[in-house]
Amino acid sequence: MLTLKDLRGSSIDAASVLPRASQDISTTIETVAPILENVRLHGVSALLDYSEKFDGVRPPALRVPAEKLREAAEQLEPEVRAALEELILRARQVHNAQLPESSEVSPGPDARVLNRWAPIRRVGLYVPGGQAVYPSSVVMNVVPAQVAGVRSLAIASPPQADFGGLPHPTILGAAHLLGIEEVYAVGGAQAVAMFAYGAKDESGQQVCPPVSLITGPGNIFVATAKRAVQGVVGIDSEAGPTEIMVLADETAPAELIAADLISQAEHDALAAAVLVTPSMSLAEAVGTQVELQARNTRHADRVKQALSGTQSAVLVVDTMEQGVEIANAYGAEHLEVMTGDDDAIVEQIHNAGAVFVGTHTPVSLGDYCAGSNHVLPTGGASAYSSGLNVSSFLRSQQVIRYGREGLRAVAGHVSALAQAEGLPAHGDAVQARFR
Ligand SMILES: NC(=O)c1ccc[n+]([C@@H]2O[C@H](COP(=O)([O-])OP(=O)(O)OC[C@H]3O[C@@H](n4cnc5c(N)ncnc54)[C@H](O)[C@@H]3O)[C@@H](O)[C@H]2O)c1
Ligand SMILES: N[C@H](CO)Cc1c[nH]c[nH+]1
Ligand SMILES: [Zn+2]
Repeated sequence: MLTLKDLRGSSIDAASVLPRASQDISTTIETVAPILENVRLHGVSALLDYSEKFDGVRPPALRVPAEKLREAAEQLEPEVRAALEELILRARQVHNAQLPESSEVSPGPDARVLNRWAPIRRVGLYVPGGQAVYPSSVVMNVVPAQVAGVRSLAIASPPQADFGGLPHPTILGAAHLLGIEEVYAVGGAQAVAMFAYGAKDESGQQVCPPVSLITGPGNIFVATAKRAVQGVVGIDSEAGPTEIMVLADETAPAELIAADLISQAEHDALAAAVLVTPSMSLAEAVGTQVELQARNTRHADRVKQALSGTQSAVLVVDTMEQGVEIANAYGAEHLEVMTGDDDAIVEQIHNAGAVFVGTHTPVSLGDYCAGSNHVLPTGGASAYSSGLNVSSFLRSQQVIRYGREGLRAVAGHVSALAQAEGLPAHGDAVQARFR
């Protein structure tokens, strides 16, 4: 099912070896653009229409009533509640350590520049709920936002036909555990549009005010919509269809690698699962294990589609150095390293959403309970963006305070640079203070 590509002896171009669905949005944007425009123009009625069309149910109301959140938390299965509580605890510990310090610098006498961090005022958090439901993504979105000090947090998640058009109850329960009161029953590109433009009902009442930043994972339609609304609002990164790359040598256990590849293929037919190894015997053993294990998975069809898609493969390379080169060129959302010398390999990795080291650190640990964040860049975006973290919800601002003597000390320099740039009024504005 996983194609084995023997790259030994060839010069390797990772991009052409592994095409990525989410890099080409030329098809999905045709679907998404009219959705964004309709929601911008028609607000709540368009949102409800799209839910009916794409999720097969018309929510009773766009905003979920507060008592539904409370009831859902009360009805959480005890073991699910305990797991969520543990995840929240660990995620808070890890994210608290990310808070940056403000600092004041005096670049000269009578001169002060304060570097301060300001939380974004209002954010929209997307929680997927199409092919699977993601209460863990509620925690991954909310915890860093709360640690950053964001005051206004809204969640959107697709309405579920089986639950009367509300988002899945575990999502509502997780939101309540975290103290979130604003949850909307809407998914896909339409939810992204609602956050970007806000949504009014037919009487002109604002049901969802617009946000300044949209974060959270989602399928190709969500990722395309996030890319399209950038500029109207900020986004975290494109956290689209899941990717796992495993970089392993002959010391690694084939059975566990196969389990990890299948675990991420389970998300989406567009998920990418890749093994890179210099060991042909490991490559073959993983191929056999994948065949065996994939038969017994609950979502066998989706897994099979993901693993046999062009985005997934087993790549056999000449050396581990070449493997590292491919891993960096690809910049996987998740990179697992299982080799005889993991620390040395990890040192050489510079592009990856997150790195999972050793045989006891599977991606699914990070998905749920490592304390790290599972909202991670896909489609090669790890080369320039980060997984969701506290700074995703902060802006760096400088507050500048110079006194008369501080300004006098640099007034001549300002005038000289202003003249050099052909902008003399800039210099005049400084000199005017000393006439
Ligand atoms: N990168 C990350 O950090 C990360 C984390 C978790 C999950 N994920 C990914 O999130 C995704 C979750 O996907 P999902 O589908 O389960 O839930 P989702 O909530 O992302 O998408 C469901 C929505 O997609 C829309 N949709 C479905 N088919 C459509 C169509 N043909 N046209 C227009 N809109 C359509 C519907 O509005 C539906 O509500 C997966 O791809 C998974 O791999 C990524
Ligand atoms: N693997 C996903 C990130 O791509 C996160 C997740 C949530 N639930 C299960 N897995
Ligand atoms: Zn996962």
